[in-house]
Amino acid sequence: MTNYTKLPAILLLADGTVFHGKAAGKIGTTTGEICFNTGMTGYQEIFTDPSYFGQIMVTTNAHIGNYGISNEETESNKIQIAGLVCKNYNIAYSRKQADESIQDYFQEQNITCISDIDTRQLVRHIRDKGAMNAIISSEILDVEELKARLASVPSMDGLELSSQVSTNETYTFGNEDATYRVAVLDLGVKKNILRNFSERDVYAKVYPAKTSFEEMEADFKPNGYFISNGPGDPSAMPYAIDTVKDILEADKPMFGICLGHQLLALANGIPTKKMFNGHRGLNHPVKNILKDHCEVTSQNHGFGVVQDAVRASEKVEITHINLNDQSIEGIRVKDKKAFSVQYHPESSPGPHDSRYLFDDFVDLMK
Ligand SMILES: NC(=O)CC[C@H](N)C(=O)O
Repeated sequence: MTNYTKLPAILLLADGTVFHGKAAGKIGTTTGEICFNTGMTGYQEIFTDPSYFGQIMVTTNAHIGNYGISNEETESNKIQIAGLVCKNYNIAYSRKQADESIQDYFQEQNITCISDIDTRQLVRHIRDKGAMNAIISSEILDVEELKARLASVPSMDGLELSSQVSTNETYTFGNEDATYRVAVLDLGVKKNILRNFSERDVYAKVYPAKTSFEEMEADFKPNGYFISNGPGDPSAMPYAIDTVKDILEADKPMFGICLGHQLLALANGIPTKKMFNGHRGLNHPVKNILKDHCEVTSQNHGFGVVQDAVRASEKVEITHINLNDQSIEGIRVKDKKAFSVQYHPESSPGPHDSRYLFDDFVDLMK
């Protein structure tokens, strides 16, 4: 196990607030939008979720790294967060199945982190002030210099990031002889979505973010289309909005998760907006208004669909509502085979209450 230095490090927020902590991961400097996740477990799935690309993650659970890193528990092939802010950064781990320590993992992948931060205080601050950019450094300890660097970091509002995390080449997932074929538009797809498909007799082919509907249709003749989760601002992705419009036009079965949900709304003329604070955690109650039941859901989003526009829309109907803030969590397009949810039914990590949505998608393809 690598030596853990406990050198000083600084976290500076865009509003000028400074937190002092200890260096973790690679010695260096990193920037991004700061966000927090309230999950009590599943840190590695969070680190590797491509939807977090470009974001600095604050974990509210007091212990991170305590069960180590396992090569099996990833949602993509690398760490996607821009940096980690945590309280106790445990390089000693207690799990037989773990492959390495959190420190080795972050160091190997050159990700700069900061530990020994009072994350309760930090999260209360972000909760009151809203999402903002931040910088972590364990090499520059001069706050004025950090402020100057932070000033040049772009705002998440208006940022297109999916093309940076999407696959460059197509690939397939699952059994070639499966009953159903799904074309996956990879805007930052999580592996557990593909696993959920293959468990349901679906053979998936994953396409780069900018692939058109015509190309996917000609290449794979799929029974349905999946629009994935992913990072960045959905309104900055006209290419994907056009693809979704074409799929709708052809009236193919379509399922969208998170970013895919926002794009389905945009394709129906419903705008999205940046949230004051995103939803990120594993215990968000959502009401399925078609079935009149509540699901406990896994969430990770910083943008949302504009509620009034959804309610006023003649094209879509609301299927799911967030019980914490009444925001729209699911829609379906009237007279089409297309639906989407803002939360994460593949729940990795998270409760499995919403896995039925994958079954619903398969039913649409029958
Ligand atoms: N998990 C996701 O797909 C996130 C979607 C979008 N980037 C957001 O932050 O709202």
